[in-house]
Amino acid sequence: MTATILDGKAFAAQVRTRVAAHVGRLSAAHGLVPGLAVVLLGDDPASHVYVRSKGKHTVEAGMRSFEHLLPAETSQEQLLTLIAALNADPAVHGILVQLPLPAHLNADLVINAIDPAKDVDGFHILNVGLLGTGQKAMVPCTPLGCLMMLRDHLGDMSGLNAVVVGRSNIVGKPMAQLLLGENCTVTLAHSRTRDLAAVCRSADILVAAVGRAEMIPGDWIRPGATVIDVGINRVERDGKKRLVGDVDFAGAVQVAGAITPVPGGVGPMTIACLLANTVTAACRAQGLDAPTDLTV
Ligand SMILES: Nc1nc2c(c(=O)[nH]1)N[C@@H](CN(C=O)c1ccc(C(=O)N[C@@H](CCC(=O)O)C(=O)O)cc1)CN2
Repeated sequence: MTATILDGKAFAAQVRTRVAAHVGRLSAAHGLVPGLAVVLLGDDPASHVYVRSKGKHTVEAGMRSFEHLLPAETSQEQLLTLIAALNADPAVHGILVQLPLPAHLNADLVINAIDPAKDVDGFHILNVGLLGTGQKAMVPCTPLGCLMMLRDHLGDMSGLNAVVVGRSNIVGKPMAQLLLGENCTVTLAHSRTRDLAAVCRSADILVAAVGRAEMIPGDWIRPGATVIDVGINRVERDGKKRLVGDVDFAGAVQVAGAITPVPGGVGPMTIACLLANTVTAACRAQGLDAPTDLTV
């Protein structure tokens, strides 16, 4: 069997088209132009690529983009002053601080300084709590993108065994919450899980979010399972730089029912869902219902 390839690049383009259509309607009917502020500290090349892409797609969707590129030495106080100004700015509906932050800054303090209503990353403790208790929250972009792809491919997921490998605040934990919300039986596994191979083999849905290149081989995958690979690992093979996921794609594609590739799977959905979250935040700020096709 060869798995169906779940094309995140194409799916993300569809989500962005939906976002642009909603932005057009909001602007025409309510004079509302959603605005997204992105804050980046330092010179990390990959972060610069992601932030440029966020700005470009924000503008292409008809929204306002506010970019704040700051030196790596920016102090906690300076960053908190900027966040306070963005919280108070009515043209800004979404605020995102690109991670990782330089080591001298306290990421929890910074994230929790963002107005939770403008927290389009869904990382603020209030949004984490709302999601965990099944209430209306801002949902982190990568897990939201994974869920949209899973719903599109599988439809009803009730009763399926879902295994999430990786317990990060950005992906693993919120992903597990979202799958619980879909009535899956969820296992949140990690590096200390005993017999990880057997746990993975029990999965109808396997989400790999550990950040270790190709650590999940094909023979850990249940035949026919749906595999979502969140890993983006830069490796060198045969003298060439390549991006690979947390799953050994060549082995997994022979066994799985469906699989996301790397690149071109979950990654592009992250930015599409950021745009979607910005529209959701703008609508809620204006007392309007958020579009149901952009959120969960
Ligand atoms: N504040 C945040 N920081 C970070 C997040 C986040 O969601 N919020 N996620 C990642 C980085 N990220 C967005 O910020 C991101 C990562 C990957 C992609 C993507 O499209 N990947 C492509 C490959 C691109 C490449 O060549 O590097 C793919 O997988 O096809 C988009 C966004 C950490 N920080």
